[in-house]
Amino acid sequence: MTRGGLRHYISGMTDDLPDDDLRLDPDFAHRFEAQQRPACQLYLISPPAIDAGFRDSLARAFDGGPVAAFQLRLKGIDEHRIAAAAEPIQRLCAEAGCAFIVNDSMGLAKRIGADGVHLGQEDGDPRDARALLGPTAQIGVTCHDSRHLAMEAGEAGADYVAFGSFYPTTTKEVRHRPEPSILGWWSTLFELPSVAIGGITPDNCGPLAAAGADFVAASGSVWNHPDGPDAAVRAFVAALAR
Ligand SMILES: Cc1ncc(COP(=O)(O)OP(=O)(O)O)c(N)n1
Ligand SMILES: Cc1nc(C(=O)O)sc1CCOP(=O)(O)O
Ligand SMILES: [Mg+2]
Repeated sequence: MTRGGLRHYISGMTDDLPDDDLRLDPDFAHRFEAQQRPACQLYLISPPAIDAGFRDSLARAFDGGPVAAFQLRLKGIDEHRIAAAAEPIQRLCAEAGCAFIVNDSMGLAKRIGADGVHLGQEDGDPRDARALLGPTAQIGVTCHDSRHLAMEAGEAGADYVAFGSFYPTTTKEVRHRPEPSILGWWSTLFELPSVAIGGITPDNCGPLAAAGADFVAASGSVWNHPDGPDAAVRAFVAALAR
């Protein structure tokens, strides 16, 4: 994918796909995907709370290398305050060619003109998000460790499915621990991109990319990196290129 976001990634991938029968043949799909699927890329998740200096931290992260998408994930904060905080961050993402995704709220995504929204299982129906945000919006859905939820999300028109938490994380209380093989299963059968999330670092992202993740999402390992977010992004980009 270029740095244009998840939507570009999807259309770039699907242009030359064969017909549905061939797509469902796992052997063929596996060989096809091996040739066609772009390398795994980085999806940044904000810290759960930010201050006025966060825009500079994000700019520093972008200095480290290409970032496909950025999710504004602020928890327990009033939407008016999130909207106000979002503006400079959103502009920076646009300048960097990075998709700007709002967590949890399709209404907020609409209000501020975000590139898309990430919906958990309790955050609303992807069909409603599509109706509200339109055909170009990038809609992601949390699927935990569930093949069933992922197929439902695909049916509902999601642009990506997210599996996690692959590793222990202190960013969020998590109850699900998928095996990396779910990423391979998904990528073999479906063209829709997958995002792997949860405790992912430059040191442990390799097996998830190798298993078939199209994106790895990371928060703590980037914002808490001892050498700064640019060093973290640089290390992710190097690890994902291997
Ligand atoms: C890319 C991505 N994947 C999963 C999540 C988790 O969403 P959700 O289950 O709604 O939990 P919260 O993030 O809202 O606490 C995500 N945000 N992004
Ligand atoms: C927001 C989120 N969702 C998860 C899931 O499993 O759905 S894990 C997670 C936390 C991601 O942050 P970190 O990279 O610091 O672990
Ligand atoms: Mg949510």
